Amino acid sequence: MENLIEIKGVKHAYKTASGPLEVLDGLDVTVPEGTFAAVVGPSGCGKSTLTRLVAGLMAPDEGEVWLHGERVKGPRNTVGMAFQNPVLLEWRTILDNVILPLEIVAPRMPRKDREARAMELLEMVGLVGFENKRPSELSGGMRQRASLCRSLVHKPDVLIMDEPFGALDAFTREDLWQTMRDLRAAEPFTAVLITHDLRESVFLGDQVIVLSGRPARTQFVMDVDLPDDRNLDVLFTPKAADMLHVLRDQIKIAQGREVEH
Ligand SMILES: Nc1ncnc2c1ncn2[C@@H]1O[C@H](COP(=O)(O)OP(=O)(O)OP(=O)(O)O)[C@@H](O)[C@H]1O
Repeated sequence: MENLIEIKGVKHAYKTASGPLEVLDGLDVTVPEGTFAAVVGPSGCGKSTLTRLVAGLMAPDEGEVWLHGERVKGPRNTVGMAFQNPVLLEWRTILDNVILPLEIVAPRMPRKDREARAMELLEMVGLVGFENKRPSELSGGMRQRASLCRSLVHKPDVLIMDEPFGALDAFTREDLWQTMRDLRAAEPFTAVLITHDLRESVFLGDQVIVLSGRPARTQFVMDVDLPDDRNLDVLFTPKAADMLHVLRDQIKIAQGREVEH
């Protein structure tokens, strides 16, 4: 399997009024094509910075970021992004919000084909019947579903998500995990998910990458050896409990806290 994302020896510091703030110091991440990488780590360690590097929104001071065998040198439209706050445009309907990336990436695509593509995704996430509503008429969970459709409508090589489910209540979040699983099954894509939720990382990830405290390096990588078509019950199995335990200990280590057993 080809590596779709390769981050090698990345170091980065932000310039601040009080001097450089070292954020990344030895980041190594490999994401094979078609797989899902969940990234966890202490608050403020540099997880969002990692997403900006992959999206080409900034360049690292040192090290390399590769996407599909090409060195990342700037933003590219083969990357889809989703954030905690969906930022849908209120003056557009849900359908027109989802279509938006196609207007930029495929300006010559006929309107009916754009609509058909958007409706295909809206159907997968259970939003048929809401396509003519405005974003404010939808619940937070529905808006995030629409946002995921918008991120995937132009079939990006990679979907980068920065805590997309963070603002949702626990039940809605679990529904969205299953939606994400079903979207991947229907239309495989490569994904990087930043999350604070270890259960989410195990449910969705093929690998979970634990970053150390700032400046962050890759501290630990776990291969999630659970079935691809996993359902929520899998989180209650001894195997998943063991994985969550290991990850919890790794987070404590990253935070510089003691691991008690
Ligand atoms: N443009 C910037 N200029 C200066 N400092 C920045 C900039 N962006 C982020 N930082 C700082 O860099 C550090 C890492 O930020 P980043 O957002 O990557 O962390 P994070 O792990 O995503 O945080 P959280 O878990 O709280 O969402 C933080 O201390 C943040 O304040």
